[in-house]
Amino acid sequence: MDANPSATASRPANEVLVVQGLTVSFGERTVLDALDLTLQAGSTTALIGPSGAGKSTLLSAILGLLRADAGSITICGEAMQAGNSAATARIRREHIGMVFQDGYLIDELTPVKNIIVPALVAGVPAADAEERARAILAELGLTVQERATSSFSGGERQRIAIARALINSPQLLIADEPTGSLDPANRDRVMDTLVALPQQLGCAILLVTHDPMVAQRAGRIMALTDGKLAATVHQSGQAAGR
Ligand SMILES: Nc1ncnc2c1ncn2[C@@H]1O[C@H](COP(=O)(O)OP(=O)(O)OP(=O)(O)O)[C@@H](O)[C@H]1O
Repeated sequence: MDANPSATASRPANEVLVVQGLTVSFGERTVLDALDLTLQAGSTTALIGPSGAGKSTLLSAILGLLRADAGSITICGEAMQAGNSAATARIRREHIGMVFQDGYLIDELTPVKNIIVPALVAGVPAADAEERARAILAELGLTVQERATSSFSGGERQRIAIARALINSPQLLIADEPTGSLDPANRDRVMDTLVALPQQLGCAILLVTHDPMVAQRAGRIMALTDGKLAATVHQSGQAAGR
């Protein structure tokens, strides 16, 4: 017998997201056209493209919120099926963290109470979740007092939103215009925090942005046009790679 059991392993351990042949059409219009994308652990990828190119459509498909016409999405070795099934919800909960433009924090709660919400949903005891929330805030360099989240600055709030996205230790962090509502100083601070995470935590980041300054901070930039992704070239002249 020369069969090597390890050769049957289903995926390279460092592949967090594998999108293959993803096709999504709305009526006559094919928005995603046999699109491929692979994200490795420890990487940051910026997704750019003109308005209407299909960036949100791609994120929705990755999150299992939209049924594709063809293709497959695999997250940490698990097939993501669109729909409201318990399996889809579990994959999302266990593997994915989301950061949105406006944070979607609950103003009246303290940062720690905001951050622990996804952990409580996942069944983590409140005391354990709070301890972890404080540890993440410390890792992100944010000292927070026990006051309402509404009293924090935009940049601080966005870092609180990042902490909330990290509470369940996701392997895939999706950030949809995370700096869209921030001034340049806060934008840079939030990006400092985000781009450090793949090295600190081993996760992969997929970052959707219209801001070239933000995209430049990623290890690679993928442009979505005509339903396909293509690597663009960093200002330094280095190819961003696939
Ligand atoms: N449910 C839907 N039904 C019909 N058309 C849709 C639907 N969802 C999206 N579209 C269309 O698909 C195209 C891609 O939309 P999408 O929101 O993915 O673009 P985007 O790149 O995220 O744009 P933006 O940068 O403006 O957010 C657009 O033309 C949009 O109108």
